[in-house]
Amino acid sequence: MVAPPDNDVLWARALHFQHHDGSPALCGVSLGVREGEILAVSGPRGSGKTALLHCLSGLVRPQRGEVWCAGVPLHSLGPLRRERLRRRCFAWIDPAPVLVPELTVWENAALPMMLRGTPRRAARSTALEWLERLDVGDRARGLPRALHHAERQRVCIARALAVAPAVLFADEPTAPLHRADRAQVLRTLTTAARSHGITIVLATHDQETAAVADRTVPLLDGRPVDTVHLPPVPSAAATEGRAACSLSV
Ligand SMILES: Nc1ncnc2c1ncn2[C@@H]1O[C@H](COP(=O)(O)OP(=O)(O)OP(=O)(O)O)[C@@H](O)[C@H]1O
Repeated sequence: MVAPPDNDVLWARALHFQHHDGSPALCGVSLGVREGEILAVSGPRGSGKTALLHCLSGLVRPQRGEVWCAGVPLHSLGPLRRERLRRRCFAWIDPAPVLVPELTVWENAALPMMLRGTPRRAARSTALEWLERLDVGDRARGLPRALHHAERQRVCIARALAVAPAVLFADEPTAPLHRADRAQVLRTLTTAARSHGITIVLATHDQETAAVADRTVPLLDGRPVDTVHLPPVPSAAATEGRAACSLSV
């Protein structure tokens, strides 16, 4: 077993994954993600973006291949250790907002911090800061059911950023937002990532969303089809801290 390069926070080699019913989702994907990088995984519906994020984040185990996170072989950890690592290092944003309906908005945003051992008062204060940044601070005391769908998604994004994860997996994070809101939310997400050194792996089928990334890995039928170096984006937030990244099949 060859260890991954030191400066890749995530590194995967020859990932093969198929669903329980035998549908192939990934066919030999290898990639490396540098610390602090924003990497977009793009491709049409069914190309394997979600499956790749699930494998990279340890949510599922690939049938073949390796996934390393900061030098730890995720693919060979047992479920308990994998879960601990996921909780300690990762955060996740789904394409649709998932919140605990019985908890208030701020409690939802603070929950992952409290699960990591942050005292309630400190977690509350951090959650409120992030809810403000995502423009839902005034909804903090209410229950999720009082919020619009798009506001709930903003809460999910605040919750993911609040733990300052090493890696944030974002699967179509702006899907529930109106076009006008998308750019602003993406800017908040990327600015926060740049300033806090958070690595982002972003699945999207939308070119405008992929344009905020340092690099894009386009997938088709579970295989990377090429490496796209996006043209420079003329905003400081989008260009700061670009990092190189490797990809091979
Ligand atoms: N639970 C499942 N059981 C069986 N096949 C599945 C399942 N989920 C996805 N697939 C199939 O696996 C392949 C990869 O799907 P995946 O969801 O990873 O792609 P995607 O690029 O994220 O697509 P989308 O944008 O629609 O989410 C597709 O052929 C899809 O139909």
